[in-house]
Amino acid sequence: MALLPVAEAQARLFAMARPVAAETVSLHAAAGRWAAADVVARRTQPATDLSAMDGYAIRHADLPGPWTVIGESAAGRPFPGSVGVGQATRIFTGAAVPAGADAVLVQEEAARDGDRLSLAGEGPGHVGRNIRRRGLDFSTGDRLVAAGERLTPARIAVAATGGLATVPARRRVRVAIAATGDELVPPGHADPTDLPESNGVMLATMLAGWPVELIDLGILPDRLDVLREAFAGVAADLIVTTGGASVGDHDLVRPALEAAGGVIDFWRIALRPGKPMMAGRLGEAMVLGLPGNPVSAFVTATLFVLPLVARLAGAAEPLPPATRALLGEDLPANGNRTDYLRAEIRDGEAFASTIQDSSMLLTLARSSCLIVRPAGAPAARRGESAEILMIA
Ligand SMILES: Nc1nc2c(c(=O)[nH]1)N[C@H]1C(S)=C(S)[C@@H](COP(=O)(O)OP(=O)(O)OC[C@H]3O[C@@H](n4cnc5c(N)ncnc54)[C@H](O)[C@@H]3O)O[C@H]1N2
Ligand code: MOO
Repeated sequence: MALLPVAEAQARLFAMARPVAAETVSLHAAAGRWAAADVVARRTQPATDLSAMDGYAIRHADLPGPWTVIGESAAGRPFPGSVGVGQATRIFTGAAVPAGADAVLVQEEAARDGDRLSLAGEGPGHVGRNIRRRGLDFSTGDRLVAAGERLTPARIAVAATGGLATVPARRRVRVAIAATGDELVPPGHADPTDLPESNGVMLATMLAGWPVELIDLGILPDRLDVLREAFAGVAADLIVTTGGASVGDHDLVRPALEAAGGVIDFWRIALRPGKPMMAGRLGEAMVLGLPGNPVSAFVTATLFVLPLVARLAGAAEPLPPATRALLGEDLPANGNRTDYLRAEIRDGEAFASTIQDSSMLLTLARSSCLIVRPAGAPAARRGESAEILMIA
């Protein structure tokens, strides 16, 4: 199989992925999920003209005053009457503008003596000044969140303001994570001969805040029968493995998936690090076999696992938006795989780490972005703009 370009591999995954079922969830439970249908306003906001400031509701034509104060309008306690010629009401931020009034005089520009109100500044410059008109934000029937958009805190808040207590969302995606390798021991071991397993916790924490139900398959040994049983026995929407993806005698993820009745869709991507990534299906589940090298696992998780989970969770646009930065140094021409360089941003410029070995977690841990060097890119000069992926 030839190396598949990154964008093609992503497109194939998205084409295979069917979003999980929709359900109705409370606003609190909607955090991090994607909308399964449009969220439509059940009310108009503001529902009536409201004051944007603390001051006095007046008729603009009465400027420069003076006025007689005839009452008060507070948020939740509107003035019941109407404001006539030469009259004003006290008014507070968020309170309904009484009938007859058409501007608000801020209290810093007013002088008050009992019922007598006079101008002590410039006053509102035009009709409607300091008033938020009915429907300024949205009206009944407006679409507040589109199907396939993420239910961010601001979108959940706008749904609440729109009169909703629940929203249509996709259920949580069941993601099974397995590390493979006879050399691995659980985190916490410091024996010189042990290699603490780190990919599992890295993947799990990359998905923190995502609408997922994690199924931790732990560390699996390099044994075909054990891997096959583990694959066959899991009820997941997505199975993610790390390690055993390459061509060595103990790289058994692909044969184990096939032995369990699964199919390989593609294997090996034109990227560095992460070339040996594998994608397939097993029954209803999609399967991503990530390379074991920790940085390769991180990069492939960034490029494929997170976007695929987003797609399964109902995202219309599962890829993170493209970001750019200026290069802080010259970079050599790139080979035939898209390169994702671990890099730091300093003073708005991106600097790649000098060593880009895919085993080096500390280098990754100190990086804040990946500089994307497309396959076949010519040498780049300091000051040129480059695509980056923020990772911290
Ligand atoms: N002859 C070839 N050898 C390799 C090729 C190749 O094309 N031909 N590709 C290389 C590339 S590129 C990568 S990436 C690695 C990926 O190999 P595997 O996915 O089979 O990974 P492993 O061999 O299982 O492990 C690689 C490395 O990472 C450590 N590891 C594995 N899992 C974990 C974990 N959960 N936590 C921490 N560290 C882990 C493992 O001990 C190895 O050191 O293959 C190259 N070889
Ligand atoms: O593609 Mo491998 O991930 O270079 O180390």
